[in-house]
Amino acid sequence: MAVLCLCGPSGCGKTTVGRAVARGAGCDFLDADDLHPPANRRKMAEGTPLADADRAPWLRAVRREAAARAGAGRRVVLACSALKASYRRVLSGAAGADEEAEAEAAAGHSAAPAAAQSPSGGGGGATPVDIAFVLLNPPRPALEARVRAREAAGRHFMPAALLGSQLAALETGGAADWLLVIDDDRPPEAAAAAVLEAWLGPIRRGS
Ligand SMILES: Nc1ncnc2c1ncn2[C@@H]1O[C@H](COP(=O)(O)OP(=O)(O)O)[C@@H](O)[C@H]1O
Ligand SMILES: O=C(O)[C@H](O)[C@@H](O)[C@H](O)[C@H](O)COP(=O)(O)O
Repeated sequence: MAVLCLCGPSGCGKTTVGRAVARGAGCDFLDADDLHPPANRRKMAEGTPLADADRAPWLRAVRREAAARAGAGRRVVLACSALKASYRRVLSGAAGADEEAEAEAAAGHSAAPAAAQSPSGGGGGATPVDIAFVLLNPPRPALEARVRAREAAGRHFMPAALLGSQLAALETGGAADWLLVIDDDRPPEAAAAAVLEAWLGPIRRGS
């Protein structure tokens, strides 16, 4: 898979583990948080969870960026919450154009201008992406401690109070949905090693 997406709720370690995996793989790291439009960031900072309609154009932009890099022959580690199965379908390009256009319309955007603004192109239809998903889903007390510490240190725009809504939105699906699920509280280096092995171990061993 060209793109490995680390998914999960706020504080699960997408950025920390993702950076370490990208270092180990010697590849790009893309943080979907960097592609949130200012309105989404404002909304979260004010303590309001994003709705599907807020996330739709953002997910499309994330997919276009990942697809552009993969299309240029680069491997990418992507950190993106992608809490619902439908969001993961958008990222993989499996969501139909109709489903996307509907979500765009609900968000008050049209698919065409959103695509035209993108340096990576892409239209109302989806560019398929060669992508695998990993779920980081540590126990809630660990998540709470991490997001509270991050908030207290003023290091992030996402308030700890939104964790409940993140967990409510999370669709963990079944084993077939994931290359790997890590649902314990192991240290980031151990998580990164397991992810790297699941992603590139077989390729590196030629198996
Ligand atoms: N596996 C882990 N064990 C302990 N702390 C972690 C772990 N992963 C991340 N952290 C810490 O938790 C906080 C949130 O991690 P971060 O990577 O920003 O999560 P996310 O990107 O999923 O919101 C950071 O302060 C980070 O240092
Ligand atoms: O879909 C969403 O609600 C957001 O993408 C959210 O899941 C994400 O967590 C925030 O952007 C905060 O960033 P962190 O995930 O880094 O806490």
